[in-house]
Amino acid sequence: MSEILHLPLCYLTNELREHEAKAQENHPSPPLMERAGKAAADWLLTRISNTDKILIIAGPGNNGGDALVMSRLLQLQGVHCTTVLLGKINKLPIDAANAYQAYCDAGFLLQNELPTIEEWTWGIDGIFGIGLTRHPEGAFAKAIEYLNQCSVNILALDMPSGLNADTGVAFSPCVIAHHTLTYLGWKPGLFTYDGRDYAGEAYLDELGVPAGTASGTLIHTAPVQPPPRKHNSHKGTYGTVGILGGEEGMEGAVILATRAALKSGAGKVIGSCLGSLQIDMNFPQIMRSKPEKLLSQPLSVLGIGPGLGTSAEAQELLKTSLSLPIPLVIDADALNLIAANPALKTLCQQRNADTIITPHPLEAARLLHTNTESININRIESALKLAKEYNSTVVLKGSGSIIATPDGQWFVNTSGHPGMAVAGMGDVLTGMIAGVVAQGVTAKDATSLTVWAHGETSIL
Ligand SMILES: NC(=O)C1=CN([C@@H]2O[C@H](COP(=O)(O)OP(=O)(O)OC[C@H]3O[C@@H](n4cnc5c(N)ncnc54)[C@H](O)[C@@H]3O)[C@@H](O)[C@H]2O)[C@@H](O)CC1
Ligand SMILES: [K+]
Repeated sequence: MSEILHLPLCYLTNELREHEAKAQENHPSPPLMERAGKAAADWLLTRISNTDKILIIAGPGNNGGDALVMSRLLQLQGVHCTTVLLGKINKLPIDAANAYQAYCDAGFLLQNELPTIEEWTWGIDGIFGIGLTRHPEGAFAKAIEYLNQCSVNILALDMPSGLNADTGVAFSPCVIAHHTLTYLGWKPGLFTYDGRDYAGEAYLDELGVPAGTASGTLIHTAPVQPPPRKHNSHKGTYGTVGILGGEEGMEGAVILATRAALKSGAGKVIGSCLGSLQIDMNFPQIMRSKPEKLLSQPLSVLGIGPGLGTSAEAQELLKTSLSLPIPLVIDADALNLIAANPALKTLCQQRNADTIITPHPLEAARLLHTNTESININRIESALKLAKEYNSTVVLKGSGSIIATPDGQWFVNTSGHPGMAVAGMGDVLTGMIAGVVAQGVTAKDATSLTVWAHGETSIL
């Protein structure tokens, strides 16, 4: 399987600031703000007709400057625009002040209050971009609420105002955009946590600037190809997956995981339950085994945790599993057991073979001995911390799953949909990852490919 090569970078705000500063220096003309406003005007011009009326709201910073450039260029094309500037003119940053001057020089009108008559077909949000630092209040909050209650298409420039570009946490209020045209590089906040609910469809315009340096990667397509298969191969070529879990009443979790492992291309799959596992008549090729026997077999990878429970027996089996020199995919109750038992945590930290952990935010909170909220307010940081602390490749589940590796890389997944918020989805993911790892794929490649494919297909 090839390395992850062709995915776009994902920038944190401080990385974007550096990227922007270098771009201003190395590619000064035309100014970036002029390009940003033009990109937005061009974007809109392909989507409107001459009967459309556009409301443009510009804020107190450079995001507002983008909006002023956009408005000027649209009006020069004869588009009907009403433009509101919320910031104080004498406090505009230099680039936005230049945009303001160019707007006035072109002879167009500006308003400093929201209009009372609503006659828009599009609303443009240029209130705040990546410079948002706190809850929008006063006139800014009113403008955001105004845009949200207009039943028209909303285009946000760079970020929906009120959405944190790094974390995807939405302040209240926050613009609910139908579209977001983001500049220079992707921001994780557009895709993770609240991001997708507020950004709508996201588009990138790099403003003609070559890629800079970013710590993250955006998964928006299959990041790697599935392993190629030779005609001259057999089931032994594609590895053996063991899945261990399913206490009494939870055996279905193992059924889901084993099916997913099989469908992901593993050569052989063996399911094992603490409860009683019946033959899966839909997939009778899935084998069954008693837990102790499973752990003494030559497995390529073990998925442990789906429906496992937290009994003493489960704990013993997990202890044995953590000592196996094979890749492990650890989910659900197996994570809860590790979180509650320092000796198991130490075993996990000391492993030499790949370990992949797939917590949802509550499981992540238990593993880091904190609460769910502190996980959610910074999902990237939480995933990186887990990866380091547990010497594992991490999939932090939830909207915009974050993958983090022990060496500090992080990825944001963009596939998936709200229909996936249903019991059993995590079991399927565990099985899929195990199925791909069984074929010899590294933990990083297997998780990024599988998390993306899981969201894209939602199999079973
Ligand atoms: N400087 C440049 O050359 C470029 C900047 N660009 C645009 O500039 C944006 C970043 O500009 P800025 O750093 O000026 O940031 P913003 O325009 O996002 O806003 C920052 C301003 O709003 C204030 N502010 C933040 N949160 C507030 C709140 N809740 N209530 C009231 N005021 C608040 C800040 O004190 C600051 O004055 C990007 O998102 C992008 O849209 C683009 O034009 C690309 C080029
Ligand atoms: K904005």
